[in-house]
Amino acid sequence: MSATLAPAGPSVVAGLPTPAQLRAVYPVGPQQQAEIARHRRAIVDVLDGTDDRLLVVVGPCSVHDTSAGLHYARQLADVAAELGDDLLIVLRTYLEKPRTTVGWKGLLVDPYLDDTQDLCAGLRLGREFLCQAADLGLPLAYEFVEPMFAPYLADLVSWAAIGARTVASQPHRQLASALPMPVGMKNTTSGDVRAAAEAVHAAAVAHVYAGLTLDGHPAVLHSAGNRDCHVVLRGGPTPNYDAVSVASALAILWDAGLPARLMVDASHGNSGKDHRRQPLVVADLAAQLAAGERGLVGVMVESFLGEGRQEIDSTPLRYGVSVTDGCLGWTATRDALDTLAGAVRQRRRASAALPPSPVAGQPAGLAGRS
Ligand SMILES: O=C[C@H](O)[C@H](O)COP(=O)(O)O
Ligand SMILES: C=C(OP(=O)(O)O)C(=O)O
Repeated sequence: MSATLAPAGPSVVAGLPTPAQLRAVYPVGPQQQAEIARHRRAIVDVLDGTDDRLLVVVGPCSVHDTSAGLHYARQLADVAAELGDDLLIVLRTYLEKPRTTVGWKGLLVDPYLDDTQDLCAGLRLGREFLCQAADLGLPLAYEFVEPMFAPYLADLVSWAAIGARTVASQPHRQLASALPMPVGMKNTTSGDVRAAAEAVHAAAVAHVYAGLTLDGHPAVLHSAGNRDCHVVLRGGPTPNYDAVSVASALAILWDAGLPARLMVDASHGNSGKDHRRQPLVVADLAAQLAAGERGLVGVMVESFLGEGRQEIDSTPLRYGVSVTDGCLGWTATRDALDTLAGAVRQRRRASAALPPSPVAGQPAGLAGRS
């Protein structure tokens, strides 16, 4: 078999603006900065159990059309206000997609959905979208896939994910250790929860690593360590949302001296990528919450204006329908959020009837967080 040698390196197609240059074009004002800081603190309070609401990260699998994304965000902001006593709702604004092999890598990489892969335009469009979405008052969730993109966007994000395909990657764990917001670490696509727990551990401590400054210079960076990380159960070849799987994941965390708290993703491996199964997962989680489970601090739901998914090259594209994984439509999303809010109220009533117990996730190894 003859070997094909790779060329010496990539050819440079175009320069990128520096993070500082892009931030100057789409700035975050002092009022918005203060609001994002408040969102991050509120999420930490739910993770720590000092706020007994449920964190719900909900929204499209990916944003491919910023108008539809903002349309969805406006509707969700109304529901978030309505259910705000029980749910802390965070909007998924995912602009990068990790691929199992190949496929559309998200708006940041291919903003025109035509394989022209104009990253400069993607970064501009993406940051402008996050600024507009943040203006609507909701906290924003984002999966950091390419660590180099993080400084372009991180100031707008209130909750971050490290995905199933990157959770064991040292650069992603280092990035998480430097991020100024809580980070959810997904179990791997093979269903390995320990790798996610290890990522929580790795991100909690300080690291020294190579990266780019806001001015775009290669530099030695020091992270402080991020103690606001947690595991996200997203299933694998088989689901892991049921009470037994949740208890076993909490035991892994407890044994590792990590806060015994986690989020469950109703989509991906937990729905077998069939969006119609998400309500079944949500119903099971609601039952666990109603029964008093306090280690379950968050739920993720993939949802958009229209139900299901479509191929990215469909003509015409249906408005508000995912071009990546299938999503719940709006009505089913509203039902899922009402179900979770009702379950939180039941959990509150159940815990009011009991003597005080330790809050979710008093960490042995990470006690006394900031
Ligand atoms: O969340 C979206 C997808 O599950 C993820 O990007 C992987 O997709 P793929 O397996 O179709 O590449
Ligand atoms: C890619 C995602 O999830 P996972 O990493 O669990 O596949 C996602 O949430 O969009």
